Amino acid sequence: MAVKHHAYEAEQKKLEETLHVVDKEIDLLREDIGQVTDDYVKQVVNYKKVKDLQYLEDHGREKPYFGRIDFLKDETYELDSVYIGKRGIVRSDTFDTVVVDWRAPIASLFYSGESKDAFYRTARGIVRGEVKLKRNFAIENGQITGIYDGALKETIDREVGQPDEFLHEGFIDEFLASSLNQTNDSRLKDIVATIQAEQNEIIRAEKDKPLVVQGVAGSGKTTIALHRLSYLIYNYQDTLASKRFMVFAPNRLFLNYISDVLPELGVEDVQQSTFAEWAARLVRPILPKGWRILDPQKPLQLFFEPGKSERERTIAWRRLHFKGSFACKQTLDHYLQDVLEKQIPYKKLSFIYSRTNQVFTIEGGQIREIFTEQLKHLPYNSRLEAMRKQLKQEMNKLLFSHLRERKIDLDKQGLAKFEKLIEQVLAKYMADWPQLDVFPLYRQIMTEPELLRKLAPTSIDDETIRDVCESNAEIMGKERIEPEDLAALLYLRQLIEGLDTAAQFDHAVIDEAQDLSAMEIMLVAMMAKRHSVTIVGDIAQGIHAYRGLHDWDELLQDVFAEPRAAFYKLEQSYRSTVEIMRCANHVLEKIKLPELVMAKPVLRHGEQPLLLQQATKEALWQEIGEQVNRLRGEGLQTIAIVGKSMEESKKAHKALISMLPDLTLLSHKDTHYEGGLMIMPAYLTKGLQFDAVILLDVDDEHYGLHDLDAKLLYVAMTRPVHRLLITCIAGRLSPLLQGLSLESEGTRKKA
Ligand SMILES: Nc1ncnc2c1ncn2[C@@H]1O[C@H](COP(=O)(O)OP(=O)(O)OP(=O)(O)O)[C@@H](O)[C@H]1O
Repeated sequence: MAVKHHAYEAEQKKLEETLHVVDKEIDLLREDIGQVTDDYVKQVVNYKKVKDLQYLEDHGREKPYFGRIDFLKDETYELDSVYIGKRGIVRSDTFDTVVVDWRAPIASLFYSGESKDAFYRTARGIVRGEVKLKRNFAIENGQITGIYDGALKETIDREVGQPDEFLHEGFIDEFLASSLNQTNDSRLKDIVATIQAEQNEIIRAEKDKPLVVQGVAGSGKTTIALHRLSYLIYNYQDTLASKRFMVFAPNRLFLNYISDVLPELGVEDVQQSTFAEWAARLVRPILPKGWRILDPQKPLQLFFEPGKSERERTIAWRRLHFKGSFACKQTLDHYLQDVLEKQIPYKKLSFIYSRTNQVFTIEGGQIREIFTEQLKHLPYNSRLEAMRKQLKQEMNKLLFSHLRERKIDLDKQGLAKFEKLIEQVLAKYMADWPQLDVFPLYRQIMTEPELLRKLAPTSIDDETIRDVCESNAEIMGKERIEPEDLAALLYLRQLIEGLDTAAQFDHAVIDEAQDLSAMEIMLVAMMAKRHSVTIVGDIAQGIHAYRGLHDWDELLQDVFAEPRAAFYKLEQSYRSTVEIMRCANHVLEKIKLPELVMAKPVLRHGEQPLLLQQATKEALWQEIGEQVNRLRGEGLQTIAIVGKSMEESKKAHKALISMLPDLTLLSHKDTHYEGGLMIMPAYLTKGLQFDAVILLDVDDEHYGLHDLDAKLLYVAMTRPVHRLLITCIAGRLSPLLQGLSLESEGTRKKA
């Protein structure tokens, strides 16, 4: 069926021409690859050709491009029509560019949404002009099935009249709306055809600068962080290697969930890890034999599972919070400062050359200056070594100038003798310079209250110092450390021994960064060359408040004081319907956290969240079983049943499995994300999305009016793309949802 658009015929013709080029390129590539060669360079070229062929066969033939811009260059007054696709396509006979890669500089115009004063950056400078047309195509099997013009701010101005109001409420173009409405299998996919202007800015932001993004739930943080990797590798392929990119995420399940999109984006061999796993690998070499690192899930159980005393929680909170704080970094810095200023004697160094009875002296002040200033870029141990070398040089210099003055020639024997003398003098001189051993030192600082009091900033109160030291002593007494020790330990290792530069990243992404501590983020940034890190998160979803960030200021003002980080905010949410987001925002409003940003859903409507209440648990299980089948009947494929804790998810799994035999129970130990029907604790749903979510036990006992409960509930409520179902025993609905209009089976009622 022909598409109703004035340019349909011309565009369909253009598409056919492009497909013809694609077919020819496929033939040429097949021919080239078919030729067997022993030549290594040719093999490398062939490898690239295999990849190109794969792309053209899998995507190019189907949908070589998704958009077009017409750009009138100020300088030449030429109008260029540029077609933009997931990858560039160049005719190998004429070298003409048929399709431009979405990551190429000119393609930025497609996303920036500007019209009259448009520009893009190239290596040779800024190119200015006017975007006359922005066009999206829906293409299926080589046929255009939709043409969508506009979505430029000006177009909206003309058509809607009140642009700002609409933009504010989440006006989106038809093309984006249709792409969001598709029922998907919930895995992350590329969004190259619909990247929004503010997301484009982040993807294409400066490479060598820390980037911090606060984005509401569903604003595309994970997606754009991965698109940024793709952008960086395309534009800096001479200096960056994707195998030196690192993506940090909260758990293996999540990493597996996002892994499919990476090859799609052309970044295949990226490293992926949780912070704890990565840091543990670096800490193990300095951990004494027999020592173990505790399970990272332990604190979560302490804070979310019932049965723990308030005192226990307070102590754990203080200890974990301190270890992750910038104050902990200052404490460790302070230790080294103390060594440098008070423990090293910086005495003058004197020695006698017996043949002439000449006494030489290097003044203590000069030695101090070398050690604390000239060598300050080095870790302590390397500094000691460099100091020895420098003193040796200095001693040689003094002696040889003396010998020159006296016109004395040293023979081989004399030289060896002097060499020996230097070694003896230096060994004696540096014998009382402290030798620092990372692990015992860390243990000492973290367990001795007087020492910690002396080193920690005054903002840390005495009670905290006592609790930190006592509880650490208990843990370390059993030869254990916590995952929260890792960053601090590695930081101390960096100060003393230096970390292995081979472990450095070309670029690192930290997803769900609000759940890492300032210390952990700082360490990753330290390991990224030129501080090239992209840090994305949402404070409203911070469920690890005991160690995570409470606001971005600690990062922006302390950790990234120098170099300064670029900070972006994303408020538009693309995942869930307006109805679901309204409900989730209500939970946040109940706890009134400072600086909280409410998500603005795009204008995509769906069914009201459904409240299921029954008098007994048994009746509720029955109803959940029926609802799951109903949702499946509607074609929804990924459905998550979400308990508050692991314990409760296990119980629910037991109760439901006879009714829903394919229900899979997921825990933090799972590494493989399959989709389908799942049950899992709320904290494990972080970052994931599902077609539908059924929340268990949304009652006053499980979700009280507390920050942590509200944030956890908010995370779980913002996971569904299409449907949200809330369950509890009748009359027990959580106070976090009181006052909200929820749909119940059959009738609409006030909760
Ligand atoms: N510009 C866009 N075009 C189409 N879809 C988009 C766009 N931006 C985001 N999305 C979709 O929104 C959903 C949420 O994206 P993503 O998971 O990256 O968000 P997030 O900010 O990391 O979410 P959360 O913090 O809640 O885990 C995904 O389905 C993604 O494809």
